[in-house]
Amino acid sequence: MDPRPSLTSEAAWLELKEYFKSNLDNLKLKDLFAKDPQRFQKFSIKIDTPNDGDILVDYSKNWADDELMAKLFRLAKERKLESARSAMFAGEKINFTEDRAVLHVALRNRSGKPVIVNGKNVMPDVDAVLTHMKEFTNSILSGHWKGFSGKQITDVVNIGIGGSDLGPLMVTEALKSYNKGLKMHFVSNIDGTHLAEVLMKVDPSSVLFIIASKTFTTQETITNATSAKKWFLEYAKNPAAVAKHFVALSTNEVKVKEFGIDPANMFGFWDWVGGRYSLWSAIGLSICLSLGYDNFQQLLEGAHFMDNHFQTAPLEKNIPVILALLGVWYSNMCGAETHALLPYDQYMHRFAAYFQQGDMESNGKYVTRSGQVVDYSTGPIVWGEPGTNGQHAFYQLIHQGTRLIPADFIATVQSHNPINGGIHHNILLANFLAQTEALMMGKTEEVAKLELEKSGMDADSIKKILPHKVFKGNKPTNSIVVKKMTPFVLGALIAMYEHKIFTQGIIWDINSYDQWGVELGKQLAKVIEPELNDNKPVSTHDSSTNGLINFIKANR
Ligand SMILES: O=P(O)(O)OC[C@H]1O[C@@](O)(CO)[C@@H](O)[C@@H]1O
Repeated sequence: MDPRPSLTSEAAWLELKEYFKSNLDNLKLKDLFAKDPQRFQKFSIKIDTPNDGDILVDYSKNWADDELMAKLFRLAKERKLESARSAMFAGEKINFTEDRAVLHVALRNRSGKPVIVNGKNVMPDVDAVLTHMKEFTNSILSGHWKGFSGKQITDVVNIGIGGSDLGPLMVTEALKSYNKGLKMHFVSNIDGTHLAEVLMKVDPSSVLFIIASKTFTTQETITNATSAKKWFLEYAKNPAAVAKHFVALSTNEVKVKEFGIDPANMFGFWDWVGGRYSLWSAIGLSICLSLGYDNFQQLLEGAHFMDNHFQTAPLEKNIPVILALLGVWYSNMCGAETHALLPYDQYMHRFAAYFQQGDMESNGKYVTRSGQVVDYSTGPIVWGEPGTNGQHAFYQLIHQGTRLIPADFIATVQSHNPINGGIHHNILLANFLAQTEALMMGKTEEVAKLELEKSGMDADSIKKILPHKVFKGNKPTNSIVVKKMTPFVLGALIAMYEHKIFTQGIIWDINSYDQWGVELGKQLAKVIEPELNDNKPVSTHDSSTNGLINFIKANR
């Protein structure tokens, strides 16, 4: 992609800065709604899916008017977003520090069109892996695949970390209603507790271990996999039994073989699939085993549906682009440091965690594509918990704290568990709706005072408590509502955020697809690890690290 001028020298950026200074007071949410009864209609987008209902994105509760949106769209154009988008979909090596294309979109490409990488159409390979995943999944779910003692598989343990764990875990949890019967377990942490707790729950004769690692060199994963294999062989005894209970998901066949997994039990993928964008690839095998292949295919279809929307919708009606630009507005002009993802759906309890890696490992960068240190903020801190739990944990800060916290509220019209006549879902939705209204409207001193007087509180007590009962309001939120969290819809939502992250990376002119920042800690851990093998005091580090190491040594 051609080099860009510094973001802060762009005309649209300067206009936005000026607009912030001179117009922010005119962007009070209550005033914006009072001025335009059609505001919801103008600042929301509804896209209709083929079989899964509408996806509604209501961005009307944002500090934005037509003029601001026009400036944001101008910024996107000045940053050449559309040509950058074409470059990604065309397989250009936009991940230039690793000389790789970025083609997670190819993994869910249902168009029948070729995708060329290094002069070769990759789709036949993509389809071959999908066929292998389908056949394997059907063999396991049908009971045809037997373990070393002749039992069928009852439990699956996915051993992986980061993108080799978070996506499969989040999706299998979010779509638990579609589970076909296998018990799913996920081990990621090197902390022995993680593997030990799972091994207590599974039977070596009916467990399948999936070793998920793009590089097949990640220390946590290989250590966990080695310990799992050791545990397994204590029961199975015969090394030939490994072939029935271990499969590998990786780009690295040499390392897979070295570990002792038959390449016939390997599901491959490619270096143009980023770890945090890999759930659509062989890394999604645990998703297939949990939901069945047809539902995994629906997940791919949903993502492809959103890919088409992102590629074809005009910027002004493009959901990922709008979410991205509003995020730039809050991060770069309004001073927001974080972005909250608040799904009102207990099954989505790992959704924010997934996008902690997805967003923060992509856009947590401080050097531009041309190697300059940025003079503006880049990726936000992404966080969140399901509603209504968050309301009893951190909403105090969102409502009455001192920080600007843009938040995406996500809800489904229909629950997978409409228990007790649907009363639970009604209460959940009422809270979902009330929270964004409350964040926008706040509560004035007059209203709070009236309420306190009506409660019979005496004047002195009211005087004391009144300031604490006022809500400033004017807190911006997006509301995303879908008919039901189906595999298709979830796939579309994940892709929506992937393209939001892409768009912000282009605006900030950073490489969203490498992750050199994770290397230094690993490097230094390799130095310290052997120092922990004896009790001799160390003095080779700073006094804090020496002190900590020696305390640990002295207290073993
Ligand atoms: O899939 P693998 O190669 O084992 O990498 C696991 C994770 O480790 C990283 O931190 C990179 O080292 C993430 O980017 C990645 O998803």
